[in-house]
Amino acid sequence: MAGRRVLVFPSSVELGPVLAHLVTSRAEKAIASHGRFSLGLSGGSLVSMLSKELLALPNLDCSKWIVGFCDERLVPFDDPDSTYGLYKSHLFSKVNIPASGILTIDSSLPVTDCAEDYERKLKEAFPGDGLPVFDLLLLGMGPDGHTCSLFPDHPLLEETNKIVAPISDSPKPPPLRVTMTFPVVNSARCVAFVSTGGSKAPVLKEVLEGKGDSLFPAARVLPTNGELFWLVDDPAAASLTIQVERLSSGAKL
Ligand SMILES: O=C(O)[C@H](O)[C@@H](O)[C@H](O)[C@H](O)COP(=O)(O)O
Repeated sequence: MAGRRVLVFPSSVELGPVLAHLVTSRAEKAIASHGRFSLGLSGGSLVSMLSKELLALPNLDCSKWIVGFCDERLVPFDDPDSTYGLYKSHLFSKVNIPASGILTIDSSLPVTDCAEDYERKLKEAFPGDGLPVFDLLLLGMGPDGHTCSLFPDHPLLEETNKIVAPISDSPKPPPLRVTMTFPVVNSARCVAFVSTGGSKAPVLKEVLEGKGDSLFPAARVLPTNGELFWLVDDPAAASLTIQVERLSSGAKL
């Protein structure tokens, strides 16, 4: 791993512009090196924060972006629970990501078929023998320490064969979902967690300061060769005793 950086902002107001800068700087770097930028998205509060910050940028050009989902809820796209549906209305409808560059699940399929179909789409989008290597994955963390749809104590934490796995017993509704597995997550060139609010403070301390073998899925995100950022606000970081970087909105990553 290229090293973990824990970045603490006074609030999400200062964090947001730095998240947008991380996205555009990694996009610029990826396009210069291999002609396109692959971005994996997560749901939760990230949807509105990321959309707002990206749309505030002058001259945002997403014509060479390819976007996938770190996990997705198996519901129709017009269901308020659909992560794709939310991004469509908040972001995709307002920027120039080519339609062919947005990798979505087929929500009409049963969950196992849906995961296989999505895995096939990822393999097609990332040709070659190895795992898909995303330029940037944006992740959230639940108060139970889950990330993607990888939940504490769930057998999927040990999945090493599949790129995308089905889950039909998600402890957080809706129960049917598909999720990237750890091997894909940890192959990314850069992974950034965004976690804000005081409800995250206890689990954030466990995840960042816990000793080895943590049971928390978010603690298992350790990109093999990539960068790892934690972008958090003061309330989420309130219990941390490790050394952190205190930043404000003008920071460049
Ligand atoms: O599919 C889901 O249920 C959500 O996407 C979920 O996994 C979310 O990413 C985390 O709970 C963090 O959410 P917040 O950043 O909103 O706290």
